[in-house]
Amino acid sequence: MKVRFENVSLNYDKQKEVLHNLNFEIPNGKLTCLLGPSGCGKSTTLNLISGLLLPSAGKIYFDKQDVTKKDALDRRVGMVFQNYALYPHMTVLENICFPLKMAKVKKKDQLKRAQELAKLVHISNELDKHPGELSGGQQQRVAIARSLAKSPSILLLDEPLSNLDARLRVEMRDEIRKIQVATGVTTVFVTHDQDEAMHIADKIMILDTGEVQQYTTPNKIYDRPSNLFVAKFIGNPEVNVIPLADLKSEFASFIPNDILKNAVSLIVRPESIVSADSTQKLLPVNFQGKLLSASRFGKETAVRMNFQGETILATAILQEKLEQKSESIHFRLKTTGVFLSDQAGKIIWSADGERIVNDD
Ligand SMILES: Nc1ncnc2c1ncn2[C@@H]1O[C@H](COP(=O)(O)OP(=O)(O)OP(=O)(O)O)[C@@H](O)[C@H]1O
Repeated sequence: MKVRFENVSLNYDKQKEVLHNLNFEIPNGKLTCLLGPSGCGKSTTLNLISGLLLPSAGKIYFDKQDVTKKDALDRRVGMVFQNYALYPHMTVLENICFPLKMAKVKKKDQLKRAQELAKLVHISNELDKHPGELSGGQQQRVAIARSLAKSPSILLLDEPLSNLDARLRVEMRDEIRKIQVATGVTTVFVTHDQDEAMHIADKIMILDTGEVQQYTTPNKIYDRPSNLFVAKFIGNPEVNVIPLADLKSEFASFIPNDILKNAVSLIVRPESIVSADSTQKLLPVNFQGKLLSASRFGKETAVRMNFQGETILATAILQEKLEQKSESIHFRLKTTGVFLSDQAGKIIWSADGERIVNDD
């Protein structure tokens, strides 16, 4: 089932609008992540899809059907929340069967469907237990099975992994992806964790202050962020942002003048700064910085240097260059992960030569 928002806005109390004129389409059968900082409007958007909230303006479509005024029950969505929301006095089997029981499905068919789903989410051995006897990850599996019981048109997950420890998060993240692929159910997954979104999503919608900042595949978001907010939000460690004013002449030989005259900041991913004699594909400019510190973390060395009065971070400068104990570091930039932004923060040039896109 495709979901389409057409000029959708929402204000909770008729004063403060928290979502502003959203227009987007969520593709059928794919997993889409809504990603952004706390308070950006992720859960509000999800609740508009579910029908728990109705928009203040605009229309919402499921395929061609206008569902704007339909309530949550009519929309046939499955929901999974951060806190699992299982019924503690019911067994796992009873929890999974509950939506089917409410829909007056025959007992025999309820059991058959619950067993199928328990197998899908790997919880078949726990059917007689109560939620309190299960780990967080197991409880979330039960919640997913229950949400799938009535074959929902869309599955909505609101920060489903937030209560799990780091290891289990990764395991359950991969599990959710497998379940989504196996069922083919259109899924919308809310998270504030960029790593989670990058690993699990077919498409990521980045929201900030109630507006879509970029909406495309994880790789495009990383390789070609559309603005400074997205460039800073995605990627760890964060991009370096360097004022361009004193560097323009160095870039003049290979960047068109009409772009350069509007460019204000040079944005560089830490892994795109390499030693000057690197044999990788590089931009035709040489730079020099003053070494501030270098710390090794396993396979990576974090080099901090002063460049143009800014402290910048580089993670791909070879360790042996640093052992020369020289204060100055000669470096160059790769042709990936380097961008220019204008006064408004819009990215207007990408070193990989590809056009900056806002959508597929
Ligand atoms: N019931 C409500 N009444 C009034 N304002 C609300 C209500 N729920 C959310 N808001 C406001 O709407 C904005 C968006 O909230 P929302 O919960 O959608 O953000 P979020 O991105 O999901 O955040 P988080 O990651 O912290 O859950 C915030 O400014 C929030 O304070």
